[in-house]
Amino acid sequence: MITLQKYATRIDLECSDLETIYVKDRTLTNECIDTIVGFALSHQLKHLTATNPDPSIDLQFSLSSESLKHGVDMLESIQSGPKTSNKRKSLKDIATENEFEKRLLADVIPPDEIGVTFEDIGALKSVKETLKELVMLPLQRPELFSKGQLMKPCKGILLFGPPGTGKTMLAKAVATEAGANFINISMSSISSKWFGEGEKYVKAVFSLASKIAPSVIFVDEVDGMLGRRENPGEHEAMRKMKNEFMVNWDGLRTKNKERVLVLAATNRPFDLDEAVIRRLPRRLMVNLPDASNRRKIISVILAKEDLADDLDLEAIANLTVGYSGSDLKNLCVTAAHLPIRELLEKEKKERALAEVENRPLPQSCSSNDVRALRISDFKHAHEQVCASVSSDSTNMNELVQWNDLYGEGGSRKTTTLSYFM
Ligand SMILES: Nc1ncnc2c1ncn2[C@@H]1O[C@H](COP(=O)(O)OP(=O)(O)OP(=O)(O)O)[C@@H](O)[C@H]1O
Repeated sequence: MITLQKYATRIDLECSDLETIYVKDRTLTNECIDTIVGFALSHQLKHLTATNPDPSIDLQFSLSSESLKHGVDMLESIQSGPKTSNKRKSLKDIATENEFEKRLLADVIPPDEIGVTFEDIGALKSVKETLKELVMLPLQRPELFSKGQLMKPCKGILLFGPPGTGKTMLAKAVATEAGANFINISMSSISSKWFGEGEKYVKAVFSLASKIAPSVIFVDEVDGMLGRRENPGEHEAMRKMKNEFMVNWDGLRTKNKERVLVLAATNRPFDLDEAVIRRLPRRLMVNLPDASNRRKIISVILAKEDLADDLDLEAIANLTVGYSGSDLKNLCVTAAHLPIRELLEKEKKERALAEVENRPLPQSCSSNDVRALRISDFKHAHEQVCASVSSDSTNMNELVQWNDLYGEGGSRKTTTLSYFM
């Protein structure tokens, strides 16, 4: 409860109120308290402005128990998610006559099978926080956004940045944590599995997503699918597919209750059609990590590995300037091979010696015999795995410029409000 004191300097908050309201045996992290107080404040402000036509007159108020209770309810509804709100249908229960939906259904990943949570993603703190704030509540409590025309949940978020920085992981974590089904679509899957049927496929993606809501439609390499319309030589079928996508996407905005979110990712946001950019009002840059963030990512990647006591993660972080999360993963995998290779070589030598000396062959080693990872393994791996993106490449410069224009805080950003578009 002591952490609540930080608010006491800014607002007159009765800490004891919260203690009596909140279920005591639950852990109250700083994040939970922020959520409670945030919702309580907006609840109270709404009440205050309703009763006081000029809110600038008196903004000195203490948070009422009622507002705090509202904050706690909101936190609990976010934490309990769809279990207490609308129950998610099991994918097996989805009845569909549509041949395309049936084919698609096989590729849908239910939230409990996605296997990625925000905890699995190192660093990217602010992107994770923004995503939580933007996505969780609208997907889980759409009824709160159904009143009036202004409060519509955000229906499109763009994750952009260099390759291998965790965009796909973030999209999966969003779906997992919001208890949403995950539908992954990309131009490559359309070309290989749905060739010539793009338009019908897109239509089925949206109709199925609505049936199995809450759902996240993840459009990987969105520039390939929804790139600039004026592309010379663009195939007629491609143009029709894009139009179908836009029409169905717009349909989501009018049917807010269906809890469908389009999450798009690209390394080339500057190739996107303006109409697509407009439909993605929140655009989050997922950049290459700096040294301290590389350390965080390495620590997540190595969380379940056997490490030497003196292994210095900071030293690895300093060794890997310009590495993406994916490069760091490759480095760690390569490093983890070295103790196994070492063991196999030792085994081979012992067997050869036993044969020469006409002794019975020694038993094969087990995983228990594999030694812990040392800094030398990472130094060796570093010689084999290098950064896949150059931080001063043209693409990187273009990404930074695009972020300045269209990203969060950019001069051509279409909205500043968090949940809404
Ligand atoms: N922040 C991170 N924390 C932990 N692992 C990461 C992180 N970023 C990337 N990785 C590792 O890199 C792999 C590739 O990441 P991911 O596919 O999410 O990147 P991406 O940005 O979508 O790449 P691309 O633009 O090439 O599609 C992940 O499976 C994971 O192993």
